[in-house]
Amino acid sequence: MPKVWIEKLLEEPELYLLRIDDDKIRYFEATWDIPEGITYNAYVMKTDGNVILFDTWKRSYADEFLKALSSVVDPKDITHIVVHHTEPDHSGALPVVLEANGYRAKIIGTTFAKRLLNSFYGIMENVHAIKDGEELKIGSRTLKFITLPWLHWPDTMITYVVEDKIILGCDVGGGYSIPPAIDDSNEEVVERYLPYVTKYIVTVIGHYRKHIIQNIEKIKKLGIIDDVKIVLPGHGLIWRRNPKRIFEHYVKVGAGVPKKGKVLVIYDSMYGFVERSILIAVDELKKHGFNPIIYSFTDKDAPAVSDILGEVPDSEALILGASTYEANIHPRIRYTLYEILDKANYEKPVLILGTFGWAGVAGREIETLIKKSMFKHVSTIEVNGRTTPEDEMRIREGVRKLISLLSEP
Ligand SMILES: Cc1cc2nc3c(=O)[nH]c(=O)nc-3n(C[C@H](O)[C@H](O)[C@H](O)COP(=O)(O)O)c2cc1C
Repeated sequence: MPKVWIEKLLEEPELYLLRIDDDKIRYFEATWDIPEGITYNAYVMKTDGNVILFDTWKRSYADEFLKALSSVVDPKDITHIVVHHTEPDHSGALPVVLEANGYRAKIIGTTFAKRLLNSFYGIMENVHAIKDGEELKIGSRTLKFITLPWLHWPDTMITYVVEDKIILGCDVGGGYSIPPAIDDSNEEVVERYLPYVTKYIVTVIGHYRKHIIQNIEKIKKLGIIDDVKIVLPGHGLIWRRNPKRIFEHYVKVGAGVPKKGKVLVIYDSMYGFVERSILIAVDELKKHGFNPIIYSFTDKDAPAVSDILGEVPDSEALILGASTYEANIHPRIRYTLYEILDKANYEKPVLILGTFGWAGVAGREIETLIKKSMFKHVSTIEVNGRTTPEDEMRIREGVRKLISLLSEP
């Protein structure tokens, strides 16, 4: 049974975290391998006789949610439900909560959320669609709602509790995995968690990457990031030791700030021919002090594409190796590349190493796709079967050309 956390975060206003650790999930959005799991976080705030619920959990945990919720408040007493984002990992338990509440609570969300609540659950009554920047005084607290479209859906908004400088972000500020703590007070926990935040950002929000920077800039201009004391996301750790850090991390991933010397090497190799070219490239990289991070698809290994995507933002450059397979790119690299171009399309140099038997296609096809993307094409080196000494020279030269575009490690 997934672990449930019910934690009192503040005395005034009375504020609770309701978190469930989903260690049963394997594929987030039925796509992204997350053996590390994920948490769903909801929050309850009591202020002068009003009770505000911020988001819920996934529908499969609706019973557990109602039980956790009932331990801090009688659901009938909930006066307001804020829906930051209607994706069902946060809104799935809403129908059950509304039933227990007797449909008394006012539901607050964006105009888009209002539309989706109707499509997903047939919820139409008592829904207030906020305007961007609208403030609502509930009890002694002022809730300011700020729309952040496409971070992650068009319906997305955050709440800023003006008096206490709290941001309730839902997907904004979230990450994968099940941290062994509720907040960022332990640096080791944070260090272990941040790569899962990167993986989450790329796989979940990467398609809308430009909106990450734009939207964070928007709330920065409102002065909210400079002032914030606590960030309460819908997944993962709460930020209250260093609340700005999670936004700095989001901006870093959005901008693709590289780690010096990191080169991401991805290849398939059915019988070892591509691998020979790759090993030469890796040797040349290491000779120049670079740090290759290698993911290979072979007859023994098939890494998770979600993990590969999480490695792209802080890489300085990429090397892609692929064999020609039925006059196309090998299927594993074809899919991986498709997802990289969709979710992690950054202005980084790419060297392509293709291998073929009778008519090379993989290298050429990858080159066409790379040239249409934001990545910078460096060279395509095609090898026919075994890697000859001449091929080796071309590969080493290609790597040196790639390196010449990067800063010294
Ligand atoms: C199932 C299969 C399909 C292939 N299709 C092509 C092809 O369409 N054109 C081609 O030139 N070579 C083709 N090849 C040959 C490989 O591209 C070539 O042997 C390459 O060097 C394999 O490298 P690898 O063993 O590292 O995967 C195919 C090989 C296999 C096993």
